[in-house]
Amino acid sequence: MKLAAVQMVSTPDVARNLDSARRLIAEAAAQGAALVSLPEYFCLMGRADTDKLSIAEEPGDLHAPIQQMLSQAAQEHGLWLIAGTLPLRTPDVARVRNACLVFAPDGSQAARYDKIHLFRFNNGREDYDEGRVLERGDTPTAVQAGPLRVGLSVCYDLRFPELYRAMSFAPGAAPCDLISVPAAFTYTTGQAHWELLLRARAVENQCYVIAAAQGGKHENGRRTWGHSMIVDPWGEVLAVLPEGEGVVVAEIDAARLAAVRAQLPALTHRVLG
Ligand SMILES: O=C(O)CCC(=O)C(=O)O
Repeated sequence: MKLAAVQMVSTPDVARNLDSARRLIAEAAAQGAALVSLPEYFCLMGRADTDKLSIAEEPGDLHAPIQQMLSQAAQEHGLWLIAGTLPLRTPDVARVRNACLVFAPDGSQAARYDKIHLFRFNNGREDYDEGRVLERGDTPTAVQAGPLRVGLSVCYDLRFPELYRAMSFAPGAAPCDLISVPAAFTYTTGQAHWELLLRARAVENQCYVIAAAQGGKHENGRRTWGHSMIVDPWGEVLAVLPEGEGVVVAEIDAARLAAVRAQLPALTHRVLG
């Protein structure tokens, strides 16, 4: 099964971003991808944090412009679509959920995961605090996408290994075959930690990782790290795109996954959780 991670340099213009996403999904489909991931905030990298509030959609509204585009694209190309993130309304009008929706090849919504860990960073030059406009989610979520069990996470979640353990080892759960990490990592923190963390999550969970990122200079002055990548269960980077818009594609090999887990059965050696 082929996977594709879409890299974008999203703008404050939602319509323009939706056009780019549509085009890049089509490009991934043309390369044979059966599962495609968009990056975090694919639909908007606004000028102010509060821009997210004005474009937030009602959960489950397939006629709202962003969700409609996603559902149609999944259906048109007959693929699984991990839709990066989009802002969804909550009862608190001053905040939104940063939600990752998954669409099935028939265009239906198959899963929703709301980002649990909200990013905060201040090194004296850059200042981020997602808690200003986001309400955090509270439910680790995995979805069955065809033959793959896919664990859902978003950006800063990548720094919290217990989230991935919860997806795979909660009562009744099964180990994920693939972990998805749509992101908009900052240039500064991405340069230092992005690849290291993605490969660590792949190795410790013995699964594939797909990480679709924002990558470039945005109109709000923010610079994102990019380096969208697909990593295999041995921690090897199969495909990477350093910067700019585009698509990275790699094949998931079920035999490779089984071989890594059989040769080094670390997942069955857990003692503490
Ligand atoms: O964890 C990081 O370094 C970056 C996280 C981030 O940019 C985000 O969660 O939006």
